[in-house]
Amino acid sequence: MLIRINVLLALIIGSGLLSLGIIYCLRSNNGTPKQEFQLSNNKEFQLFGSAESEFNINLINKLKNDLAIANEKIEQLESKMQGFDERIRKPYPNVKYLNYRSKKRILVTGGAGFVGSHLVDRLMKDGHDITVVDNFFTGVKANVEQWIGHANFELIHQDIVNPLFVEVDEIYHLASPASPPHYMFNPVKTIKTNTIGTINMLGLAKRVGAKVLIASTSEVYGDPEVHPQPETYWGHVNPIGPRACYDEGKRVSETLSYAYAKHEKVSVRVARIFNTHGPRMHMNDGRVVSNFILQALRNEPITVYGRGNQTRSFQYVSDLVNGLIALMDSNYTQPVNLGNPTEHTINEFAVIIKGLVGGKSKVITTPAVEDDPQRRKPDITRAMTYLNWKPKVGLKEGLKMTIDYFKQEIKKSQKNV
Ligand SMILES: O=c1ccn([C@@H]2O[C@H](COP(=O)(O)OP(=O)(O)O[C@H]3OC[C@@H](O)[C@H](O)[C@H]3O)[C@@H](O)[C@H]2O)c(=O)[nH]1
Repeated sequence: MLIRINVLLALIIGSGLLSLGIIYCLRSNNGTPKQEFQLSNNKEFQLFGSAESEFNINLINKLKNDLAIANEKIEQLESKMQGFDERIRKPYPNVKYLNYRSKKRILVTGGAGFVGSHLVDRLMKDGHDITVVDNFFTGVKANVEQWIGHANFELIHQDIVNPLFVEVDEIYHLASPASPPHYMFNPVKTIKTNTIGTINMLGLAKRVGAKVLIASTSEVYGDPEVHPQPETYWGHVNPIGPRACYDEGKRVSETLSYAYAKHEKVSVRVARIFNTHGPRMHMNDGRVVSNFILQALRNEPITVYGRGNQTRSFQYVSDLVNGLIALMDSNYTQPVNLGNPTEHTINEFAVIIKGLVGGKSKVITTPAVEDDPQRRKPDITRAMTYLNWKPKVGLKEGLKMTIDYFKQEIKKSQKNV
């Protein structure tokens, strides 16, 4: 009897403990009990189950919401960090050490422009002391920002139509708008830059005894009747046409150079630069290379002016920079053509660019521009003979680098929208 009572008590206590254990487990599942229940009551147990799943759904939704807010905050932080990254000074590119005997003080007019800034990069890396003067009409500070603050570098915001007083050993006189829409934008200003500006630079060269290199152009040949164009060809320029401000401006610039050379004993070099392309061309440049690349990248029509049978020969900017430095360093004082003799019609050029960029652009023709030179190709015998120079970068190879540059520029401008 006593044993039976003990067994019964043990069963009651055991089942009680078991129930308590289950309740505890279910409660502690989420930390707080949501519903009272009894194991024996099936209905109440189901009620607890639906409340629990509703709780879980709410919890998941809340977590999802928290995650979305966190993602948004991370994105905001990332873009802020990018801003900081851009503001943090990048280390200067490597610069050669030159002792005081081999280090030259060099002035580059138009040094913040497309060609000028590439020349500045080379001269800086070679270890020279560089002063850039630019009025920022077509040049941009970003082109030389990698040198700002460097001990060998100085940037002067000035228009060379006003005299400049600096002490230098060499002057690369590149300042002038070079793209037809830019030089036609203010023809009188273009003439002043190429006449008064050039007089100022030649006068400076005379005063300090510096060598001066004048950036002239293939446009001194006008719409040429001789093909390809050797430096001995005198050209075919319309003196009152829309291009005259640049063509005649550069011709006067050359005339002034040889007048100073002959009468003032200034050491001059004259580079006749043919069509050039590369990174840092202005997005708004308006010349054929940048126009066609941007049109192809944006899937806009590629605009060929006139019938498109006119020809041009394009060189990559690094080849030009090599040629300019070789000319300055040489003893050769007559004009020298610097260009790539690979010649294409503008129609062919449109197809080449479209092929490299891809996309859906159509090639369309628009009215021809007045006095557009019909054929242009440099004879580079002089450069090869006296400078041991010839272009190294092929058309497609160079264009790919120019295209990559414009892709990056488009990306940057989209980021700010
Ligand atoms: O969108 C365009 C732009 C230009 N073109 C044509 O492409 C050819 C080249 O024109 P660009 O404007 O690039 O340059 P241009 O050859 O006329 O002048 C250049 O010559 C040599 C340099 O000294 C100068 O940079 C610039 O004056 C021209 O026949 C022009 O009519 C187009 O068909 N479509």
